[in-house]
Amino acid sequence: MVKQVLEESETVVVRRGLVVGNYCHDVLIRDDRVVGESLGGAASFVSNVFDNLSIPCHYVSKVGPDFAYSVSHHPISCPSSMTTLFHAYFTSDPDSIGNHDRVLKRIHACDPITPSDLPESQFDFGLAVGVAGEILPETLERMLDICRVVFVDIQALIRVFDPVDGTVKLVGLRETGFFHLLPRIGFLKASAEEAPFVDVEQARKSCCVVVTDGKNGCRIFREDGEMQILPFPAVQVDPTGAGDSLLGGFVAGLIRGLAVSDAALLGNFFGSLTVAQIGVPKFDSRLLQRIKDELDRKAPWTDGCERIDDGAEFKKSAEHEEFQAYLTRAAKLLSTYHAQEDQLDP
Ligand SMILES: Nc1ncnc2c1ncn2[C@@H]1O[C@H](COP(=O)(O)OP(=O)(O)OP(=O)(O)O)[C@@H](O)[C@H]1O
Ligand SMILES: O[C@H]1[C@H](O)[C@@H](O)[C@H](O)[C@@H](O)[C@H]1O
Repeated sequence: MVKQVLEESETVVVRRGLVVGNYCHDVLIRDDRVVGESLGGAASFVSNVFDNLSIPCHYVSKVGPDFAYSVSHHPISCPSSMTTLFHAYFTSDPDSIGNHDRVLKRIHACDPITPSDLPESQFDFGLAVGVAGEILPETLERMLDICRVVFVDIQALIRVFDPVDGTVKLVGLRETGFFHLLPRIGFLKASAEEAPFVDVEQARKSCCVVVTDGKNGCRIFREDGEMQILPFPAVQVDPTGAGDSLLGGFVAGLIRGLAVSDAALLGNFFGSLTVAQIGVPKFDSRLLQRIKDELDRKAPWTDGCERIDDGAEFKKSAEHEEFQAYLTRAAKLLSTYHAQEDQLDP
């Protein structure tokens, strides 16, 4: 951890994180028409949340020479590999794709991230957020060695890709080379679609499992209990990256010293903001300021992250409903700002 001395009496403890996963390019296709193209990859959605909440991290991400985005955390450029590219197919008739919200095809995959790509330092926390199979078992093992607690997005571990057209399919965690590492993982995030491939009952014995469920919010499972965390209303434009932003908000909340239940609320909040925009969302600065003010009030930096893996009783915090009401009011204010702006600039 980094100690930043501000004044003689005031020392701010800044937790250092490591985020591992490739950036990518996403092409959104609805009913056979390209409706959007954007920067993607869980690392880019997570860094968007972290940067906006001033959570310092080191990022390890690979791209090819074709990478066309300007990002705040520079990726490793691989001269002989293309940037990871996904085509996401949506349809106006969800039944036609078996009730999935999308069909994903990996068109190109950039080089994997190996243990030697990771820095030779120790970190307070780490996030394994691969999207296209770039995190190898030995890479996750190295992360577990150098990070005090590791958050894993299950999509990094259980995706396989059709050898002909790149369609993303899922396999059981048990069948992967990652299964033996499960007892060392601190937090595991899975979507409702991915959860059956994890065996949540098994996983919750050793780690905290967060299962996201779109407009229904998320559910958290630990050995000593489970709880439902309510969502925030949103008008969904593009679901891409909602789970990544949820993870960013959740981890940021924990790092800032929130209880698990309140950190998950913050995660739901950032998930709901993400579905309202195409690609990596731009957050309103007034809204962010409100969130930061509330985090400072609830959990000043000096307390940071002691609760990440403590043995506290697993239940909603005493301030949970109050925090939920605060975030709901903040979201409503945002709609008011937008309505006023629309009136000024129709
Ligand atoms: N329509 C919605 N309305 C409100 N909140 C939403 C909506 N969709 C998603 N969210 C929020 O975002 C979180 C993550 O969504 P979801 O479960 O769809 O993730 P995901 O499938 O992993 O997404 P991705 O893989 O694209 O990152 C939800 O738990 C919820 O908090
Ligand atoms: O940008 C998106 C996003 O990161 C999603 O979470 C992931 O499922 C997709 O593969 C990726 O293309």
